[in-house]
Amino acid sequence: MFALLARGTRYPQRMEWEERRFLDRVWDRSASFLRRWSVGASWRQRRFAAAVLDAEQELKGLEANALAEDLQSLRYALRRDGPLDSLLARAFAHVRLKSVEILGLAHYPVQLRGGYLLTQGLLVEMDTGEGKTLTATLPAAVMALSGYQVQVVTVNNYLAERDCEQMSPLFAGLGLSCSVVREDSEPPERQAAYACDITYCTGKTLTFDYLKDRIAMQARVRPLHMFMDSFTGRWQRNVLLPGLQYVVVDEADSVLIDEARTPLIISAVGDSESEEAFYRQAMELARQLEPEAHFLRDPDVRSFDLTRGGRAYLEAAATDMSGLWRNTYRREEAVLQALSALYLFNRDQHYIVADEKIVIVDEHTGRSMPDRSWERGMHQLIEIKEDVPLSPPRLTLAKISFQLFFQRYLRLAGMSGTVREVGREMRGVYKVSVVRVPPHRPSQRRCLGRFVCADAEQKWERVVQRIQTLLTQQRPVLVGTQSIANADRLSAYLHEAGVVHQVLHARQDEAEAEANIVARAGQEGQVTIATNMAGRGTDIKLSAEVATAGGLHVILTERHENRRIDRQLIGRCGRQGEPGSWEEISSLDDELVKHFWAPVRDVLRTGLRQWPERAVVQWSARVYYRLAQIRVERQHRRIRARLLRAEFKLRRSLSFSGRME
Ligand SMILES: Nc1ncnc2c1ncn2[C@@H]1O[C@H](COP(=O)(O)OP(=O)(O)OP(=O)(O)O)[C@@H](O)[C@H]1O
Repeated sequence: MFALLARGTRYPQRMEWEERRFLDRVWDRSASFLRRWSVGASWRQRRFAAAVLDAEQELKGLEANALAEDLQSLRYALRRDGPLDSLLARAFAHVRLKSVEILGLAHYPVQLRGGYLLTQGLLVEMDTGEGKTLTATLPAAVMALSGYQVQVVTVNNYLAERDCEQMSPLFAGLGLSCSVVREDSEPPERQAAYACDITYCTGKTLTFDYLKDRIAMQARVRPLHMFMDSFTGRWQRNVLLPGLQYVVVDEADSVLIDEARTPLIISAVGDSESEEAFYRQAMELARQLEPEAHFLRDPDVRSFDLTRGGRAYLEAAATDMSGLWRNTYRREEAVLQALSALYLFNRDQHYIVADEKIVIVDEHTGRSMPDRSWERGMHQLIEIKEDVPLSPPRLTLAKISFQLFFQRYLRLAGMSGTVREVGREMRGVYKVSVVRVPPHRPSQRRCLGRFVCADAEQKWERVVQRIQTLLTQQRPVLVGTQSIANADRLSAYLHEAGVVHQVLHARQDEAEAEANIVARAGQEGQVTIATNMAGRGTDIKLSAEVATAGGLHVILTERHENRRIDRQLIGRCGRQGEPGSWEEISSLDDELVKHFWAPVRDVLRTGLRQWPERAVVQWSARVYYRLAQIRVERQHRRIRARLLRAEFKLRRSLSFSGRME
């Protein structure tokens, strides 16, 4: 029945054009709260895991033919009745048995519990390293057996390819097809990959493909249109996805929260000549403006404001100009954007320059995104700043945010090691609750201290010293930096000190090189410097000697814009109950605190210079640092809420004109 409903339309999805009203929101919250307490109750999870183990014992007694027949009849039942609890335990037992046979891995009881919660459309918090990749195979396989087409979303292409490669033999053993959609896959390849029972891909790839589908379908989204289009072949030619049926989002907090601040846009090439001259003029004017006299930086929202003097300067400069420069609003907006391009977007942090092109570096994953560009002229302004050839300006064709996109799934589930903190927002926006699953083994991860230095120089000196000390103990060290520039800087210091090391960042993010670096990172005495690329999902395997020497040691050299990203980096060590340790060495020159309460920072800096080791000074600096982080977390939350409201508003007006996105 359920599967029939899901397939009732050719492109199943949940469409909502209106922002939920107050009472609806109260209802949603209460419903998800109730689900959390009923479906997510710990006794229910334990009972389910026990039922799976019992069913597995039964299945073990069957011959291969009987086992295959049992799986087939279960598949029919699941397709007919949907993923009911009474069928799920037996289905999980089949997946577990196949996993032992093919991968040599038996799902732990906690993974069975996590898998069960995922089939129920909940967000599961399982600690870093608990084996979420294997856990996801349970709901993916069972929902696919029930007739859903499943997408498993990962944070980057490397993980999508790795997970698909590792897990597809298991799915094949269950008679399910599985494929991966790469960022550079051609449309026919994409269509074929999405047509599989289970598809691995990144959130961005998936959302862009959905937008392409929306453009292709235009307003022909009613079941009758779809039926007619599939008759004429138009459907098969144009549409990539099988609809939005069931998705498991790995690293759910990163995809559903952190990345939700920027809308995804599909654009076409616009008219370039006149725009180019306009941007060049804006950049020239912005370079002439003086800080304080002409413009002020607003640290709260990472933007600039023109002073009265700045406005007058621009007005005077525009007297000899024509066209858009006569328009005060357009003139000031363009110059403010040029100021942002000059001072807010940093080379080797927000972007790199490769082959005379600006390549954006994803701030969450640390990876380069060659086919992406900033909107509203920002990309062209940064090209002018870096003196590289200008790309043509783009016109927006369709736009959607992750917040709106993932809400459209019939069933949304997700998992992460760090999702508790954003549970409320998840409930409010996506109407899904967070349930925590305990670790398989108790954690042995130790914190060796948090130290704040007065300035960047002191910080790097201390980091190098710490690395040298740890190397004498034969332990591998992973050092996390926020930007490529900082990774290169530390690399230069280590060269000077004669420390052999490897570096992982967006300049060499080919999957091959990355896999090799990750494979070496857990070896005895290996030092690895990495940006966020090693932050999430990376599984560093330790050699036997390293495990006895105390495991991997992680050094955080700067806090990120939210605590969850820091916790993810820390989670590279001490996985699955292994030994491991971490420490934090930050400084008052770090990006996060650079523009936060300058007078307090100056006092703290003086204190740290005079009494660097004194507990009270360190404690105050840590509190100050954490407050800066909390402020950025709050700003980002507001930006996401604003974006969602704006999207609902836009969609309401578009729906009058018949356009959907
Ligand atoms: N049931 C199991 N039996 C044995 N090993 C397992 C099992 N489940 C997972 N592992 C191993 O645990 C390691 C960590 O797995 P994985 O990378 O999926 O963790 P994770 O929870 O996704 O971590 P992160 O939160 O960092 O992404 C892998 O090496 C994996 O092979």
